[in-house]
Amino acid sequence: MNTTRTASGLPFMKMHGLGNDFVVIDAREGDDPVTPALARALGDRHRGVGFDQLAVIRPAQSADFTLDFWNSDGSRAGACGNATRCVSDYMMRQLGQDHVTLVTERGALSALRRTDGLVSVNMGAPILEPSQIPILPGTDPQHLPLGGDPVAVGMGNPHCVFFVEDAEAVEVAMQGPVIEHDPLFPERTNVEFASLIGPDHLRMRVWERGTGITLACGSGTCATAVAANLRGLTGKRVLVDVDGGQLEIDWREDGVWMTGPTAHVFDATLTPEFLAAL
Ligand SMILES: N[C@H](CCC[C@H](N)C(=O)O)C(=O)O
Repeated sequence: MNTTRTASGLPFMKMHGLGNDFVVIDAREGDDPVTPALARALGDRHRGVGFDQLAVIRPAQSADFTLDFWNSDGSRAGACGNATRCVSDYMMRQLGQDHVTLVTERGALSALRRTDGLVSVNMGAPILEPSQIPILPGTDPQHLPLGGDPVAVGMGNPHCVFFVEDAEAVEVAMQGPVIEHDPLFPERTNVEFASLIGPDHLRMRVWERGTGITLACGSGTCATAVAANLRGLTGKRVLVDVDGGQLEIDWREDGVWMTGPTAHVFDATLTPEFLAAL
């Protein structure tokens, strides 16, 4: 379903990975129709469609496609692991391939379908250089809640990972927005609360920048796995339990691979009336 805005409306797809849900617009033919106002209106779960992220497929010069991400507050995101897996699955089916290459704001990525049907994406190397992580240099996180000892990891978007005794006990809706908007993070941040529940097995709850609590955050699980390894809690291959299910993370030489299920739920069209009201 190649979609462009026409007099009869704007076609879109609804997808999710572990309940992290997406509206996907295939804009490979035609202009990119998305503006911050459209993202906010579409993201309204009462008056629009509702999504955690909006993903826009565009053409690419040296890859199968380009993928852009928007949050439901109308802000852009440099990475979205679960939307990358969902859209890669759609593109693999459409192109009759078992792997695809794509370009995101962070650079070139690749994805493949495993023989068990799950979709893996290589999210690239984590950004660990303090100078390259969007944290104000020279600042001290001691004022942050939960002991002030998080790990900052960039996955093309910013993540701040807190290891706690019991992730279930954290008041994510209270702590998340305070940390997201802390002046330490000039670009705001996604916030993860994680605890070790077994050897190489983590539980993670997330507050996403620009969206809020979601059932899963792919880049957040990658950041959490990297942080857990750096803290000496786990090896480089871990299972991460999120509210919506489980993701496999494997931090390899060539990047952080994330694997899990994808779902394409329905295709529909935004009406001209909806678009005219923006
Ligand atoms: N759900 C996404 C992450 C969205 C990140 C976004 N909230 C940001 O502003 O960086 C994922 O699967 O990786």
